[in-house]
Amino acid sequence: MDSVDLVQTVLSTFAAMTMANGNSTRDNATVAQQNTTSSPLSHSQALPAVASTILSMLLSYSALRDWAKLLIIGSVIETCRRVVMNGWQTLHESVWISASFEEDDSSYNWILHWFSSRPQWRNARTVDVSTRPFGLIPGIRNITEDDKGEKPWYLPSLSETYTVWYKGHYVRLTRRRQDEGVWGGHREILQLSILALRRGILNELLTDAMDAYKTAQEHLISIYVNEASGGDYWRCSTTRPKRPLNSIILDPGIKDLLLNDARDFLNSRSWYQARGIPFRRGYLLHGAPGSGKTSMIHSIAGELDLNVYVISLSRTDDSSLAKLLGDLPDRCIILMEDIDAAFRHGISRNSTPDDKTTPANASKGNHADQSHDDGLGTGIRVTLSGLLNALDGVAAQEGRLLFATTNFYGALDPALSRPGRMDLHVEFKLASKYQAAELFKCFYLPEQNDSECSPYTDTPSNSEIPARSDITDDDQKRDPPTEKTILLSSPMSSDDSPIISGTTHGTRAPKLSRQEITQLSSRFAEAIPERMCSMASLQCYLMTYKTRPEAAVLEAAAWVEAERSKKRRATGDEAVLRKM
Ligand SMILES: Nc1ncnc2c1ncn2[C@@H]1O[C@H](COP(=O)(O)OP(=O)(O)OP(=O)(O)O)[C@@H](O)[C@H]1O
Repeated sequence: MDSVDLVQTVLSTFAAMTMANGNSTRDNATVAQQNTTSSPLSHSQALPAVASTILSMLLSYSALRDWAKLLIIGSVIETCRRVVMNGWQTLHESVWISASFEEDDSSYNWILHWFSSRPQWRNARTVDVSTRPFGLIPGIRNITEDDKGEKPWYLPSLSETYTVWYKGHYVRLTRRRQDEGVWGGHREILQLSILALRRGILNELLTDAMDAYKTAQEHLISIYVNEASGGDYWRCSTTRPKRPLNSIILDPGIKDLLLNDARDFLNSRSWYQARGIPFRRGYLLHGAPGSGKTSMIHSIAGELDLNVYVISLSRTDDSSLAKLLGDLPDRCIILMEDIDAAFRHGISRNSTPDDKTTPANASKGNHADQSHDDGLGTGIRVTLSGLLNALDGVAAQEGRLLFATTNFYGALDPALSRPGRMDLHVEFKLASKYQAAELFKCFYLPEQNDSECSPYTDTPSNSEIPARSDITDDDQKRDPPTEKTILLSSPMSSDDSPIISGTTHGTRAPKLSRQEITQLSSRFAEAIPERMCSMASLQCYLMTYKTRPEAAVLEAAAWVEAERSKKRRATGDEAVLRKM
């Protein structure tokens, strides 16, 4: 059939259909009669006839016949493909158990840490190398046991799928990077697949991984920081050894007050719930720089087995802050350092007494500064109200301990420091004589379980503590700088840029008994005026005498004098600045 025939056939068929339709509008009886005689097609017969005509016409057109065949074959193939895919998917799901772990979640660390202990990983031939700190994950394998400088770490490569065995099951692990859409960031994901019929194997693996991680972390705390790139989330920036509480030296009672309060709070969830009080507690540690506020917080974290989440307000804004605080784990410490600086334009640690940054002046300017609570000029996008809402809004996590530190107590907005937000305010003062003596002992007494490396013995020495004039000679005899001498700055020299020879850790110190050290510590405390210098500066001073306790005592008075004149000079400079 050529195309002309085809057109004619279509036209005649169309005419027949039109006739059939037109007839239906006439009077039924007449039409029925007429139709019986004049048209071979009744209305009901016309349509199938037309359809079959069209169909036979189409099928007689060879190209269309081929298309129809292709269509049918394609549909069959696609249907088969889908059936096979669904079958494969079902089979896959019934034999593979899959789980993924996001970088900002603790479980990511558990799995990476667990994976690092697999023997198959040790022989992996494709790895990524990084010097970035991975918290506890450095267990992932370092190439050197040496503790010096930057360490390169091996990590599972982003382009590789690793296979390991776990309890007789084949396990695949892939570390991949997921783009965070229009914001341009990315986030790492660990994809774990276990070949197993029993679903419980995933629970077992997770429990093992978590336990192994926690055991490894027993003597460590993890420090998390908020990340702004690729969405706001917490990233484990480092892990560090727990700081023993006895290495923090405060006046009697302060450590116990803080630790007992925090411990009591953590054990009182039901008490809070029964009374409808939000299960949150805030601590404000204020006082002199270098008096041990941050160290105390880390130490409490270690004692209570809590991780520390450090909020950097410059890296977030109101809505992200609320999300970050909502994302916190159930039990943790949130740390906001120098909280006064966050909401005050131009505040700095080096401010002069004339600006609003000193305690006295800051309190005066407190309300005026509210206009700066948008952080203008400080790079901080969090507003004071945003912070307050995030701290105790509905989305805020329960069970957390908030620690805020400030050097300028008076500069804080009362709304921020009011009970309910900061329940316990503790002042950290400059060093007392008691603290000076204890710090001295802490420096020179032998460590409890470290008799081998300890430079001292507890066995009573026959030698009396040398008289003041004898100490220098004796000291020099006992304490020759046996290893390389390093240069440390010290206020002891007479010129303006003092330099003193210190000694390295490797140097052996003189053997003094506990009693001798105690006596030296009393003499040291006598030389240090009450509340004149910070514990940090005392620590810095003693560091230059780490193996020379007698010299530290002897030269303390001169050091104090040098510190005084430094302060006087600083005050003089400030006075000059004020006049300008
Ligand atoms: N009370 C203390 N006991 C033991 N060490 C202390 C004490 N105070 C300060 N130090 C030592 O001084 C250094 C600084 O301490 P830390 O950072 O805790 O002080 P801070 O009060 O938080 O200071 P800032 O207010 O400037 O942040 C640390 O190395 C710490 O070991």
